[in-house]
Amino acid sequence: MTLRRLAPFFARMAATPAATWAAPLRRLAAERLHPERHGDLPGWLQALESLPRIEPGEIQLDADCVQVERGPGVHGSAGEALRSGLDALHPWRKGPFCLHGVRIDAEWRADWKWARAAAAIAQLHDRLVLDVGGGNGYYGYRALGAGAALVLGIDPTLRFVLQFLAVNQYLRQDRLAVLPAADTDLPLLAADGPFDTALSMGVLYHRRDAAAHLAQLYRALRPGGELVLETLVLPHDPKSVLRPPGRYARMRNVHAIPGIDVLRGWLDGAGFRRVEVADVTRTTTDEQRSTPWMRFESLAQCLSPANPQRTIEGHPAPTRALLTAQKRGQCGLARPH
Ligand SMILES: Nc1ncnc2c1ncn2[C@@H]1O[C@H](C[S@+](CC[C@H]([NH3+])C(=O)[O-])CC(=O)[O-])[C@@H](O)[C@H]1O
Repeated sequence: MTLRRLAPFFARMAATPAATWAAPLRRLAAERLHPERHGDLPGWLQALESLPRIEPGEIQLDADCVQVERGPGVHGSAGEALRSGLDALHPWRKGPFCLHGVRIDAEWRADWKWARAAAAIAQLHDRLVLDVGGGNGYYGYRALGAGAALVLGIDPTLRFVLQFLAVNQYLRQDRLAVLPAADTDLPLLAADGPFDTALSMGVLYHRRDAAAHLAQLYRALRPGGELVLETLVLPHDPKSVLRPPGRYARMRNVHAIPGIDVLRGWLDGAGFRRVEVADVTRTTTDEQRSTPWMRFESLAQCLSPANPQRTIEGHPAPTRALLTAQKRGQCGLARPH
């Protein structure tokens, strides 16, 4: 049932240079979306199936709130079913989405990150894009809105895959999927991969082996393809690396936060060239916060009450850098002016 929703995407993918990836990813999706795979999966699948069928409306993927609306709006029991079905997939980390009158105001203003990225990255028109750790697909929709030909999102967190399937019931894109896979599940390629652009945003610090993550991304790209890397950095200490001994901003799985020079060195070491730092932004409690769609604690509760420049553990508060880099070989991609 669930896999049927992904069939149009796999058909599209089969007609791209990433065709050979389709069969292994389809098998993986079938395995991982099996209801016995995860204790919460049957409930999430039920929430997905409970979503009301609503006639297609006008879709806007290039808006900050990725949206679909029907003229008169959706009211009454369908509106209620929509809201409660989506709420059953709480917490919503990335958004906003505006679906038939329901605004999913997610924990993160992902539109802000997208605006920073879009200003820096090469034109996406007709590009084949890989979004590693793509969450519920918010950036994938924005990439389609910017003209991408097809976006393969992967994320090992099943709840986010289910969120994608839910929003896509209304946004109806068959050139985007978020599949249940990690970076380490990508085919180990002997030769160059097919992707023009690879996004890795908010993932590198979660990886124990940063070099292996960058090597995977390098392999997935075609010669001359572009990496868009967004990760936590040390803002005032370009040549150091923080390896938090315990938690970082209450997160258990933050392995390394490099200074900018160190990060550049990692990218050089992976073979990338033309490494550029496009943006460095301190994460604010306006960008990442609790909302009715993410009712747990958020950034404000992870900062030191005495000094918000520090995390609750005393580390530098989260600052994120966005870098672009190019795989060697052939010409690059056109950049915005
Ligand atoms: N090995 C892995 N391979 C792929 N994904 C992974 C892995 N491990 C964790 N993830 C996934 O990486 C994402 C990290 S969030 C960034 C989301 C989006 N990109 C963003 O830029 O907002 C962090 C943040 O909130 O910034 C989660 O969806 C994990 O499931």
